[in-house]
Amino acid sequence: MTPEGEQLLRDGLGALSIVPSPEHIQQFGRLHDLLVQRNSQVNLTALKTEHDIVLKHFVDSACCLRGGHLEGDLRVIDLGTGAGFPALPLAILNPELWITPVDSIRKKIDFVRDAAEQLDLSQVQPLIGRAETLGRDPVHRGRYDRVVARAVAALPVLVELALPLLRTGGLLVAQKGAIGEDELDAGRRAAAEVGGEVIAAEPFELPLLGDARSLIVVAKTRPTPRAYPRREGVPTRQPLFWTAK
Ligand SMILES: C[S@@+](CC[C@H](N)C(=O)[O-])C[C@H]1O[C@@H](n2cnc3c(N)ncnc32)[C@H](O)[C@@H]1O
Repeated sequence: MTPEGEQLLRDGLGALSIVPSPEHIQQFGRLHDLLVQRNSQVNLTALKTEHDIVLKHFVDSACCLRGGHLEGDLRVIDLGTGAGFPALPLAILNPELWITPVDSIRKKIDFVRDAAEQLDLSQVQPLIGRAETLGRDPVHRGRYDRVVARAVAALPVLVELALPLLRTGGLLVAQKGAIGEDELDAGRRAAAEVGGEVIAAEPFELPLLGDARSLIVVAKTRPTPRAYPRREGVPTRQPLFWTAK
């Protein structure tokens, strides 16, 4: 990463009141270089410039820290992590988090695993799999303090995939673009169905770029009924209380 990229990262994180240490900057620089190198061999992400990677992957992922829901020694699963977002930036910025980045696409998880190894992020344990399968597996069901997800699915879909994985009292922290009232309403109804409650829906702007974002927080208030999650692909094809658009 260039000195200009490092400054952009400092400015973007600074707007979130995060002051990165020299080690943080070094780790993000390494992650940038690894991502660019692997992305030239296999298609991992559409964002290719340093500017976009810094602001739309690194700073955007750090926005999940808004509201203080990811502080402390927590067991976190990142559903649909893609090339490791938000999992890898969160692991760099908060080494206390135990993070399981999950994606169904092998080449993406291969990259996340390699990057975590090269950055010495031993608290990151990537997994190839589908959220629907993990949500029915006793090793994962009800085991996590937090689910994070960025740009993965409509809120009612995400709620069905995420809440089975949380312990009662755990939180889904979902970062999305602007969210409409109809999607939010379907998310609220889906949450009530699978054992939770939407407790926050905060619109905000991506630092330095001003793109519309929202952070949705859903609390798990009771055990998820055994019927959820439905089998692979069904939550996306037939979202609860929502007509797929
Ligand atoms: C648009 S990408 C976002 C990736 C990453 N979170 C980011 O913000 O850059 C969505 C990712 O979710 C994964 N995904 C979608 N549904 C999934 C499911 N049910 N189980 C596991 N992964 C899923 C896809 O394979 C894809 O990599």
